[in-house]
Amino acid sequence: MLKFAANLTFMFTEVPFLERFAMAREAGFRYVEFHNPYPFCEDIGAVRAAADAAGVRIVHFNLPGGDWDAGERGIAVLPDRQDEFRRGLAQTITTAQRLGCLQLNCPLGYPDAKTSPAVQHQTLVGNLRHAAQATQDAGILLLVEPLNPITHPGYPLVNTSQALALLDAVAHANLMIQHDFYQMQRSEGELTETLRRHQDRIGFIQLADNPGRHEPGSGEINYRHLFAELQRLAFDKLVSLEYSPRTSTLDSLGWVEEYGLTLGP
Ligand SMILES: O=C(O)[C@@H](O)C(=O)CO
Ligand SMILES: [Mg+2]
Repeated sequence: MLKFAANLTFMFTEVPFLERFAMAREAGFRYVEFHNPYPFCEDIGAVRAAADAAGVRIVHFNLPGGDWDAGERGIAVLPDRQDEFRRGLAQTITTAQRLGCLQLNCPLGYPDAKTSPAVQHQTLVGNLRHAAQATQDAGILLLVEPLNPITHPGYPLVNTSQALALLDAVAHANLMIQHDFYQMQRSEGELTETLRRHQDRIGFIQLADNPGRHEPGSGEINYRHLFAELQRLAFDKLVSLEYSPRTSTLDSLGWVEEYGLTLGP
């Protein structure tokens, strides 16, 4: 049985952040994720209390992404931000432990023009190796997510083969791929074959349809087929709904029954 999570940055935005946990549970979810708790709530104890009261597990969020509003998407590639990266990592691991969170995604960041590609790669590999060990010591899985180059031009990780090469370079068992069907549809297609070939290195799946980044069935991706494939493969890691509902979140969940699924154990 597939295990679905709701991304509370995208879903249940009809209500304030702390109320989304209960609404997700009422809709049938047992797992939730979000990009980052801090813009919504500085009080991490209140976030944990909201999840516990609702009866949902927080499974995933992102390491600090730098100045997100200014367009930064991480700092792990930037040699002159290495201290900031490692401080943010340590603080985020503490936050994740307080939230009982199982996984963290590491946004990599955009390369700067002043540093050579070789130095940036070396910085990235060093930071990820350090982060993979620190998260492993805390019992947390570390993930890297390729993003599509259409909305993220210049991002250093835009397809699965680059992600596999990065995992090989880091060479740490606690680093896996965050495989987002929406991002990979826009980057490379080949969704079924990539899943079949690399499922052992995929630690987490996210999804949305394309175009629009809405619910399954709203666009060009054949999710009925992909869910059947995930079940055939007995995929037992989490599958998160990182989509923006076309209308209301509850109305956007019609595909679950239509495809003969449930939101999970
Ligand atoms: O796909 C996305 O946009 C997210 O998973 C994310 O975390 C962006 O950094
Ligand atoms: Mg994603």
